[in-house]
Amino acid sequence: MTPGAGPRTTLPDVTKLGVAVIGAAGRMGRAVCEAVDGAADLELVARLGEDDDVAALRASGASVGVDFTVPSATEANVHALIDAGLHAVVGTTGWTDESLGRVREHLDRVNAGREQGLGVLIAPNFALSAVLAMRFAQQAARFFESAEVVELHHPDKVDAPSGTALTTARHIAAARAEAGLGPVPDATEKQVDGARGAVVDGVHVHAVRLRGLVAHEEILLGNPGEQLTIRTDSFERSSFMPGVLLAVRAVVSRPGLTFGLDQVLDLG
Ligand SMILES: NC(=O)C1=CN([C@@H]2O[C@H](COP(=O)(O)OP(=O)(O)OC[C@H]3O[C@@H](n4cnc5c(N)ncnc54)[C@H](O)[C@@H]3O)[C@@H](O)[C@H]2O)C=CC1
Ligand SMILES: O=C(O)C1=N[C@H](C(=O)O)C[C@H](O)C1
Repeated sequence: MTPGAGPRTTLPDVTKLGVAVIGAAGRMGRAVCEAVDGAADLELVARLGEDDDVAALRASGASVGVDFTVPSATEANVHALIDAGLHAVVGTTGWTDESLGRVREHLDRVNAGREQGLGVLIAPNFALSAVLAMRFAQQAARFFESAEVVELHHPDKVDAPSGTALTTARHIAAARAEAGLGPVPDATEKQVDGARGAVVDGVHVHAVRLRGLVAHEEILLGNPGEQLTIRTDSFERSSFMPGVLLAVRAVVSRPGLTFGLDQVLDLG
C-alpha cells in the first residue's frame, strides 16, 4: 500500500473524508487519485495495487474505498472493504444479480450491528452524459418497435459488452416488458456468428473496439419512418470524475447497496 502523498509523517486530517483508491495505477485509478487529491474536502490516504491487502486499510484512516480494478477482482475487494469497516464506491464492471445479492446480504449482516451503516455504491458509468443516456433510453423504450445498443471503446478494455451497455439493454428490456411490447422485429435466418451482436434480455448489443476511442454508446430506437438516436461520448476520463466524487461524498450517508449514479441524482 502506498500512502496518498508519500510516507505519512502526520495523522490524517479528521475534517476531511479519507479515501483509498484500489487499482490506483490503472487508467481510471490514476484519474481518481488526481481528482481526490484536488478536492478540498477529501484526503487521498492510500493507493492500492494488485499485490496489496485491502484489510490493511483498517488502519489507514480511510472511510471510503474506491475500486476501479478488474471484473475478476472487484467483488472480493468490496467484501474486504466491508469487513475492514469502509464504505465502497465501485466503477469496475462485471457485476451480476448474484454478486450484487451477495454484497447486499453482507451489508445487511454487518449493518445490523452498527449504529451508522456501511454503504456500497456501484455504478456502471459515472459520466453524467451516460447516466442521462441510460435514463432517456429507458423512458423512450416503450414507444419504439425496435431497439439496439452499440457501444464503442478503446481496444485495451478487457470486457465486452461494456457494463454500461449491459445495464442500458436491461433497462430497455424491462421498460418494453412493462409496456407489453413483444420481441424486437428481426427476420434474420442465417448469419455469420456474432453478426447480430450479443442478445441481452432480448436486446441486441454490439461492441466496437477502436484505437483513439475512450467510451461511447449509441442507443438506436426505431419505428416505421422514424428513428431516435441517443448518444453519449466520454472523450476523456475526466468526464467520470464529478460522478465519482459525488458518489464518494454520498455513500457515507447511504447505508446498504446502491446501484447506479442515477440513484443519487435528483432525476425525478
Ligand atoms: N463506472 C465507470 O464510470 C467506469 C468504469 N470503468 C471500469 O473500471 C475498470 C477499470 O478500468 P481501467 O482503469 O480502464 O482499467 P486498467 O486496466 O487501466 O486498471 C485496472 C487496474 O487494477 C489493477 N488491479 C487488478 N487486479 C487488482 C486487485 N485485485 N487489486 C487491486 N488492483 C488490481 C491493475 O493492476 C490495474 O492497475 C473496468 O472494469 C472498466 O470497465 C472504466 C471507466 C469508467
Ligand atoms: O472500460 C472502460 O473504459 C469503461 N468501462 C465502463 C463500462 O464497461 O461500461 C464505463 C465506460 O464505458 C468506460
